[in-house]
Amino acid sequence: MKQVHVAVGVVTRGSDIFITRRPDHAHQGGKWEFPGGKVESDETVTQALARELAEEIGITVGESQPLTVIEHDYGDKRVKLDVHTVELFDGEPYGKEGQEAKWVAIGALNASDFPAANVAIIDALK
Ligand SMILES: Nc1nc2c([nH]c(=O)n2[C@H]2C[C@H](O)[C@@H](COP(=O)(O)OP(=O)(O)OP(=O)(O)O)O2)c(=O)[nH]1
Ligand SMILES: [Mg+2]
Repeated sequence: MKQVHVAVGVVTRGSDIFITRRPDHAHQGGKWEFPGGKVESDETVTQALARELAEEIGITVGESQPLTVIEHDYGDKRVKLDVHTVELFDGEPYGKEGQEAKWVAIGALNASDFPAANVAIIDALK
């Protein structure tokens, strides 16, 4: 099975992180996620991250730092999550695609609300 390369943004403000909920019909639907999406063939991860965060939560990324890379096999899909922390951005994030969205304290992140691959991301944040 082909691996899908995904740019994922951990958008932070102080000790809070901005998370969104995946649409019910999507892969891993109904779970909370860090906004992001597929890296297109003509893009770098940094470009994909900026594009996805503009599309999904309406912010302009200023700076991002690599946090971790996670490869995970869901059985129906293999993903490589290229996770970046975003501390500098313009605009106030919101669920631009109509998805549920909220700020949550890092300490209150609950891995069981997220897709299985996110356990390692949440561990890296705590
Ligand atoms: N964005 C995001 N994707 C995640 C996380 N954890 C996780 O396993 N994934 C998986 C779910 C999906 O299979 C894949 C991301 O694909 P996506 O559906 O966000 O891709 P996309 O935004 O380009 O959406 P689309 O064009 O396919 O509609 O990565 C996460 O925290 N954030
Ligand atoms: Mg997405």
